Amino acid sequence: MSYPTMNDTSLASVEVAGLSIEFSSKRGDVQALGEVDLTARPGEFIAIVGPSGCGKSTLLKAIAGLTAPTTGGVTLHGEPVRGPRQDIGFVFQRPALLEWRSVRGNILLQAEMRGMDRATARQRCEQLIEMTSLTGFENALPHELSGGMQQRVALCRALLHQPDVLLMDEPFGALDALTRERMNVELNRIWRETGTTVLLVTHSVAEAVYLATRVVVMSPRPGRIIEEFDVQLPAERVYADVMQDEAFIEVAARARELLGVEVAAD
Ligand SMILES: Nc1ncnc2c1ncn2[C@@H]1O[C@H](COP(=O)(O)OP(=O)(O)OP(=O)(O)O)[C@@H](O)[C@H]1O
Repeated sequence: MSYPTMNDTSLASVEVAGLSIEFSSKRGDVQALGEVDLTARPGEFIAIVGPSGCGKSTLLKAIAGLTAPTTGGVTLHGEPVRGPRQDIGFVFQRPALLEWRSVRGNILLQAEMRGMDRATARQRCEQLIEMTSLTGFENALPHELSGGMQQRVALCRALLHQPDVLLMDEPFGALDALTRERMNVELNRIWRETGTTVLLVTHSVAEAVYLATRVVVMSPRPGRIIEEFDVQLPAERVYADVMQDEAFIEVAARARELLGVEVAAD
């Protein structure tokens, strides 16, 4: 897979320019995000790592139009973000499924909220169920699924409308280590199959480097980007092989060094 050059911002899926965010509350003002500039080109997979509370979630929310900038702004495909964007996909740490709805029903919720054509939505839903290995569980209720399966349902729901941009906020943080590795492998395949631009926030350096084409490291709050690393690995990544690859080891070591003790060992 090849990517357009860094300078070619006309092709950017996401462009964050001079973005800073300050929250005001009764307890005072909090500068959550320093000044951030970040460009995601179409089809890129960007992983964002940084100390707890440095503003990673705030950055994703600003890209989604859920949090307003204090300075600077965000453009999606060259269009300024001025409010909640319906054309992106968002996966949160918790799958947030409706307990009384089946797997299929939870995925199709996205279609109902958007008024998507029913036949198209159903066809896409079946494709995603197959892609995420949920076949056979279409009619299961959330409590009948494992944590990893629930998060796959949330991923299907986020991808139903075929967003060009998928934002993921620590989506596998609540899963056990083995399930998390499996989800990483699946996400690598889904990213390759869909061509979606992904921005993933994670506390795991290994997850970041395994999945991303570029790893962005942030400073403590107010978060700024202190370093960006291109990950020189092919798009298709075999987990065990990647863990031994020089390119992986080098970027992971540099990222961990920058983060010091702030990131839990993984
Ligand atoms: N709506 C809000 N009102 C006031 N302060 C907020 C709000 N949202 C976030 N903050 C503060 O902004 C800072 C950044 O929060 P944010 O959740 O973006 O960090 P994070 O890097 O995602 O953290 P973590 O890695 O622990 O999830 C924190 O100090 C947080 O308390």
